[in-house]
Amino acid sequence: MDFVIVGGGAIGLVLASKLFEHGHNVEVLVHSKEQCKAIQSGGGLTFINDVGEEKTLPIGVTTNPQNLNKKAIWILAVKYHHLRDMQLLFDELPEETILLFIQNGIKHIEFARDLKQKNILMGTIEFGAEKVNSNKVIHRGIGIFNIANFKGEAWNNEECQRLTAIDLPISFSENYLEMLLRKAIVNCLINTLTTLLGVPNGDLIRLPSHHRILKELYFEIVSAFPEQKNMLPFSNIEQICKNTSQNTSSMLADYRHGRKMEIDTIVGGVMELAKERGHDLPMLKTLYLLLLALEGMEE
Ligand SMILES: NC(=O)C1=CN([C@@H]2O[C@H](COP(=O)(O)OP(=O)(O)OC[C@H]3O[C@@H](n4cnc5c(N)ncnc54)[C@H](OP(=O)(O)O)[C@@H]3O)[C@@H](O)[C@H]2O)C=CC1
Ligand SMILES: CC(C)(CO)C(=O)C(=O)O
Repeated sequence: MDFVIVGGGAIGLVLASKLFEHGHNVEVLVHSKEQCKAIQSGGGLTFINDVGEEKTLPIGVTTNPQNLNKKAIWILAVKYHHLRDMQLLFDELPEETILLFIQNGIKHIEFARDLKQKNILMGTIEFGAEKVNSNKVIHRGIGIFNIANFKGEAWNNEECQRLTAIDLPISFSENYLEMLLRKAIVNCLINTLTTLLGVPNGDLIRLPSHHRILKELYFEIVSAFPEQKNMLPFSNIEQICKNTSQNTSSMLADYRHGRKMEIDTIVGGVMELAKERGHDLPMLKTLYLLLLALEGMEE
């Protein structure tokens, strides 16, 4: 099966490496000519797997979408706020191209709904990834890759299911909204606290003071979403922190690099859904305001 990965960031480069290692044809569409050159001139992408083994993989990379296979599955591995600038790319792709969005948060739902493509999948990723530089990435910890049909039924297609033939635990979800909300809650807990406390994910369970905040915040959020309690017991949050203990969350990585953080689609999105149910989530709101203040100080 052919895959196009849009975005040569942390997750895009790990997914490209995993797919390439398992014999799929993979090409990565990157933003900058510098990144393209760095990967090509170094003989490929340097991938450090979750047990620390390093390999250089000769993965194809381009800055020109015209060169890419429109019949491949296109995995959108950019941040939510990058999607707006990519409208032309989606307009120029045929209606038949299968898209897979893997963003954290929930606001990309609206964006994807308006696209002309008829087969769209949503995914959530529970492993970590860290980009060392433009041609080197580290896979940090094993975690589930959940996939759900969003528009059309692409997942029922045999070709698509070949995605499962990689050594990542892939699971199919019947309900994309429940799946995205579940992951957005995970990120409201892990990404906000790791960013504000400046710690790797594992410290949220290692340090009793941090663990206490994690737990109190968890119970506040699930009070608004009681149906999530079974799908997402507190032990799942602890397990994700454990599996990705060395990872710098994507929000903390953004903060440290002076990039825009996904505050609105993750925290704003969950707060809006809670508000519709009459819940104010004061603790989460405080973290939201603190994150906006942090981001504002960078500008
Ligand atoms: N990192 C993690 O551990 C996890 C991340 N996620 C989610 O995955 C998504 C991606 O995150 P992550 O990989 O960390 O993000 P990164 O910021 O590392 O990567 C995003 C990439 O998108 C590229 N990009 C931006 N605009 C375009 C464009 N128009 N065309 C091509 N490429 C473009 C950027 O390029 P450039 O830098 O050159 O502008 C950058 O390389 C996010 O929604 C995140 O929430 C989910 C689970 C774990
Ligand atoms: C799974 C987790 C928490 C890994 O850090 C993540 O989704 C992120 O960093 O955005």
